[in-house]
Amino acid sequence: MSDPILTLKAVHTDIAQYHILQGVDFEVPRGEVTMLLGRNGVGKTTTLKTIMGQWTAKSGEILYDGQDLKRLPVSARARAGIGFVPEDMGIFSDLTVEENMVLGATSGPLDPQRKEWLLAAFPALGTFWNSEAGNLSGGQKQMLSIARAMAEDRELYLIDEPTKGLAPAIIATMANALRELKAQGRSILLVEQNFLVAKALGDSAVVMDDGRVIWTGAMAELASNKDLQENLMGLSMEAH
Ligand SMILES: Nc1ncnc2c1ncn2[C@@H]1O[C@H](COP(=O)(O)OP(=O)(O)OP(=O)(O)O)[C@@H](O)[C@H]1O
Repeated sequence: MSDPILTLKAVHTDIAQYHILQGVDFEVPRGEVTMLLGRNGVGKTTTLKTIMGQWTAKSGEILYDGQDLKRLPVSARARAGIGFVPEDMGIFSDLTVEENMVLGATSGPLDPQRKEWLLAAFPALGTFWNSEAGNLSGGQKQMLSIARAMAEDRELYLIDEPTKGLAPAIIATMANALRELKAQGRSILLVEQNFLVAKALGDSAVVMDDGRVIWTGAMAELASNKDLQENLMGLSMEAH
């Protein structure tokens, strides 16, 4: 694979006394959508948080665009061009939708063209632009969380289960926005349990089990092979 945007080599992370990531290796090809898959509790969220520096890797390498991310403090990792959408969304309930969005644009005011694109992708955010984010529905908060990570153009987006608990129409809106990001040449590492979304968006897949990567390959190969899905994840993906 030539010139990946992100490379993890033998990454180990402890949480308290637990050895959670036990040598994680994979690459995220530039301009593609890479699905990070696996059963509950295998270390997907911990992997994203380790890349962002919210957990500290105790050994291994995390190379972003050729530079060693482990040398950068957490705030600098975002400024280096990585957008992160955490599973818990990280919305500020007392701030308005606009104020939350402005916080996502770390290098200055929200670019008007960017705002126009985001409001076209997520129209509900325009409707509630001046409302407190705490009043949004669960699905709207998820849209805000994603839109905030996109408030600025980033090279790489790490997104943790964006469609969890969402109604089908909102899932389609979310999937379209991610497809547009990819069309703009951006790279995405996506944790996603929804089979249809994973199949529709993923170029490649990385499957984890017990703190390690147990399979990497084309998403289409995994999506078409139920035996492989059962071997890797214990269930075929339709059953998730
Ligand atoms: N703050 C924490 N303290 C202790 N253990 C934790 C903490 N966060 C995660 N873990 C443990 O680390 C392991 C990996 O968790 P992680 O959230 O990375 O899994 P996951 O693959 O993202 O799971 P899911 O699909 O359920 O979100 C789990 O066993 C979890 O219990």
